[in-house]
Amino acid sequence: MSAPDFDDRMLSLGLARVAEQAAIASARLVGRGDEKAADQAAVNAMREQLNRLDISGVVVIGEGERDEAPMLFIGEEVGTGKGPAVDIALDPLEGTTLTAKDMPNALTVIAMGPRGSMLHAPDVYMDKLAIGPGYPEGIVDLDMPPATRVSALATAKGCDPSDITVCILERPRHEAMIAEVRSTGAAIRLITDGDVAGVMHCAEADVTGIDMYMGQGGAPEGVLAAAALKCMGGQIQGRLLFRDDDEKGRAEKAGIADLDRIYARDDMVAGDVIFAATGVTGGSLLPGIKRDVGWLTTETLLMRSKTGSVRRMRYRTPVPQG
Ligand SMILES: O=P(O)(O)OC[C@H]1O[C@](O)(COP(=O)(O)O)[C@@H](O)[C@@H]1O
Ligand SMILES: [Mn+2]
Repeated sequence: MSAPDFDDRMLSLGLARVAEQAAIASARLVGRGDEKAADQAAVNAMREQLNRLDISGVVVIGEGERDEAPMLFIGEEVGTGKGPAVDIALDPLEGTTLTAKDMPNALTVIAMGPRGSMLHAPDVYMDKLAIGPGYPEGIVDLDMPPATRVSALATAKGCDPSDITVCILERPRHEAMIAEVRSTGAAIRLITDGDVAGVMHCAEADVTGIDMYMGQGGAPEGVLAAAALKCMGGQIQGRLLFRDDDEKGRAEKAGIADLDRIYARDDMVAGDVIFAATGVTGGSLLPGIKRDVGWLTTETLLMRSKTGSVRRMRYRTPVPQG
């Protein structure tokens, strides 16, 4: 008997539970100053839940290479093995530092698609540029200087550059970019971590106030953000960045031939995917985990690119014992 097809509708609720349980597991570690413990709790929970799903899953975006990551490493097989062949991209806790410090926008994130649907990005940096839905394809481009990106978006939006807000990770490597964007009159929302949320913010500009995301962050987070925008609408471009030969070697091992290529959203996520993210700390897209005596409440964003459907699921459960 051949393996069943990727039934995104049926699998999506299972995926939401995976994101939900990872958040529940990290709940007691929010604001406790221990990033590693928070991350480990989310990893363990995500793996346990994934292994309950009737899928033949392979982790293509995960916690790192097998020798460095004990669990959910790239290439690890997950699921019962009884279902469709799927690729999984995950970041069990996107914003470990945000969680440890109880700062906004920490999420548990996971995406799933048929085998071969997602770019096998190595764990290197990626230069990213994203905007929300409703603009013609390619109106902004990674090859444009930052100021030109702002003016191009302002023209397309029919506003002044000073009406644009750009989200950027606050890092010394972005100082020149920040200065150039400021020179256009645009506002910048600086974030300390969490660029998956940063990119997703562009897709709900009316709620978040962010029109564009740019800058260098993790390549795995770039693919996850592309999966989110494939569901929400919006454009993202990414180019892998290599600091040394070891990183280039990792890309070659992952099957990447052209190291300078600019990937558009659908180059990173070629097939239809489902995407789930649960809020760990409160943010502009999702509320964080709420603790009540004996109870926890989470909210999960669950999306399918095939239909463009977006669900927000509230889950209330007794605090797990032990
Ligand atoms: O901190 P760096 O090295 O600039 O890396 C940026 C990356 O780290 C993060 O801020 C946090 O990621 P993790 O919490 O998963 O480690 C990402 O959102 C971002 O892509
Ligand atoms: Mn991350």
